Amino acid sequence: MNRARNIRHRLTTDFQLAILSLMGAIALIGITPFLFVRAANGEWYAFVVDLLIETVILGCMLRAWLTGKTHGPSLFLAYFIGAGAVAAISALGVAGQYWYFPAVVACFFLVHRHHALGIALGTLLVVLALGSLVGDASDIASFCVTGIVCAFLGYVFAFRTEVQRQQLEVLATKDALTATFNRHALLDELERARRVHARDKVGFGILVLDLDYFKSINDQYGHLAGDKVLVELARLLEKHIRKNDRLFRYGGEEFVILAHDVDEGALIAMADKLRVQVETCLRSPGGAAVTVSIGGSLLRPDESIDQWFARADAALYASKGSGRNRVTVDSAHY
Ligand SMILES: Nc1nc2c(ncn2[C@@H]2O[C@H](COP(=O)(O)OP(=O)(O)OP(=O)(O)O)[C@@H](O)[C@H]2O)c(=O)[nH]1
Repeated sequence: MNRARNIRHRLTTDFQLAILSLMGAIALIGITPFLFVRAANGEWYAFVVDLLIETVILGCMLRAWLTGKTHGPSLFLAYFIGAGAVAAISALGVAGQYWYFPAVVACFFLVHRHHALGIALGTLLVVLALGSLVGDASDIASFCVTGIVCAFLGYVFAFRTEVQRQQLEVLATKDALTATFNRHALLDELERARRVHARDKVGFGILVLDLDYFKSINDQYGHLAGDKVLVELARLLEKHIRKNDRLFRYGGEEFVILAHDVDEGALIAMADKLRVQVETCLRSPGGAAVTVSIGGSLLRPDESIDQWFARADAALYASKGSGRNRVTVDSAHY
């Protein structure tokens, strides 16, 4: 049951693995019947070519599943498919020429568009140079033109898909108001920090920051003025954190900073510097100082990210409870 769920999870979260698996399924279903036909007809050269193609595709798929790495198998398979198209055209003539088009499409699914275009045009040049294309001059010219159009359309489609993927990634990880990373991105980064901490013993800390009496700014000056204060807070925090640290908007008027390579003293110093910056620089629309309460915690080796975050959250509430405009880092009060 768990294994089935794990397979489904890997297929839905790893696009490249899903493509390699699809190729494997197509090879199994699409090529196996031909093996029997070739064997029955005694077409041993075509039999060996088909068997080789099927074995390599299934091998690449298996390697990706077993190692969890898809880049190498995908690249290898794309070049192999290019070479396979050359072999099919040389061996089968017109029937082989039809395979050029799905081969081009498969390459754009498997590898970066530059690589795929190179393989598509390279394959075409090789079969032209070998004189493998069948037909009169007009047939060969038609094949070349349709092949180039197919490769060009594949390139444009891959480019559009890449741009859309990047836009979706921004939408999925950035907060629309402040353009800082959002809560979804935070969970990923905390998990990554925990892995790096376990492997390299690097110290990680989180600071949870919550504006004080922010509701009164909204009530007095309106929601849009409140939004402006949030954006100014985000810019101020971004300006004063180190390059390797990350700022996230957790929700509402609550922000989180993930600090990289810190101990307790450094985390406290960082939090208090930010507290002072906010108190000194951030103003409500009426000109009054806006302050922030901060809670922090350092990642412990044996805890989950929920436990780590809960300790910082409890520290934040201790800061709020002790009068606001305060820093509390887990057990250490400042
Ligand atoms: N302008 C604006 N306000 C927001 C946004 N998200 C949450 N809020 C407001 O933030 C306020 C949070 O109020 P409270 O939780 O009472 O916190 P507070 O007034 O800062 O009080 P303390 O945290 O206890 O100091 C509420 O008025 C929310 O409506 C947002 O995106 N924009």
